Amino acid sequence: MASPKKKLQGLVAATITPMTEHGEINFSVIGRYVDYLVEEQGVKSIFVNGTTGEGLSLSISERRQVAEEWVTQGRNKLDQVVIHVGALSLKESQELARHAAEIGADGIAVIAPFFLKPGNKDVLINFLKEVAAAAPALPFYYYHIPALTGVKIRAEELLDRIQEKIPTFQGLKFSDTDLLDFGQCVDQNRQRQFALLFGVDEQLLSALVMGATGAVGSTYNYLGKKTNQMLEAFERKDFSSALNHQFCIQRFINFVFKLGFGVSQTKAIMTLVSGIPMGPPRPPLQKPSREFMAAAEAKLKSLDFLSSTDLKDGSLDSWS
Ligand SMILES: CC(=O)N[C@@H]([C@@H](O)[C@H](O)[C@H](O)CO)[C@@H](O)CC(=O)C(=O)O
Repeated sequence: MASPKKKLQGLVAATITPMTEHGEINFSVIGRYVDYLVEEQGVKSIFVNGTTGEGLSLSISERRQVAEEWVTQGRNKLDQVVIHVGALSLKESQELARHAAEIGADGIAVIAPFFLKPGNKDVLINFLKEVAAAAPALPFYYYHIPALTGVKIRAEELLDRIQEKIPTFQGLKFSDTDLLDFGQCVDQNRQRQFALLFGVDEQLLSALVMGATGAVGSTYNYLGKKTNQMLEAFERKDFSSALNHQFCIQRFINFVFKLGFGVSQTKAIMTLVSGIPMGPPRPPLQKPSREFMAAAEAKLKSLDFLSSTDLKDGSLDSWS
């Protein structure tokens, strides 16, 4: 049984996997990245090797090394390091789960297998249960992201008496816009024993109203400070300020959505804002264009998410 330790809450950055220009993992910047998250963005928990971390584009050996580096660099600095260990192969997923336990991660998360898919909730739960059993001392989170996995089983169905089947089950990362489904997860969780983490950054305020206990997302890498201001306003019931913060975040996300936004763009924006080189994405993803970068940079500046003095080696001048 997982120790009933600290609950995963607040903002959790879905970390990027930094790469060199040759597409190898750039472990050398992870220590600096941890400091940046904690000191500049006020974000103290991370979700490693997920969508933003290109976890499913990495080899198993790379995933193990990345997980290890984050745990090592985050020691005594981060509150929680959760490792995504989902894979198409149950055996690989179990191997990664065991490894996460060995290196001292704080939790594991798993997405639904997305090629040969589970046909119903019981089949999905059985798969998750087998992975969770490989790390019986680690809190387990289900990573619900139906738009990417194509597995449309509703999260609220899955939650129903799940701890009877997966004793280490500790919560959900809900990356979907279906607030009816999310609301029903909260409604079923009246004892508040689970962490219900929302994963659509541009809609977080609505999910907070609905009862989200925290959030996992890509934009907390570089908009963590702003989003924390929204959380603080929400906590003190200053809904008007909270809404202003959310609208400001939406203005940026809506702007980049129109230009085409995904993991590649996240890597580039983070490079720009933090000054830490995140490198290119792994194929088939492609580096965003110079035009995208110029437009994103101007927007970040106009919304006060970036000042000219912030631009270090992330500057557009070094963009090729
Ligand atoms: C589809 C996707 O990548 N969603 C992001 C969001 O943070 C997303 O980038 C943001 O809401 C902007 O749309 C996260 O839910 C993904 C995530 O947390 C992860 O990388 O594991």
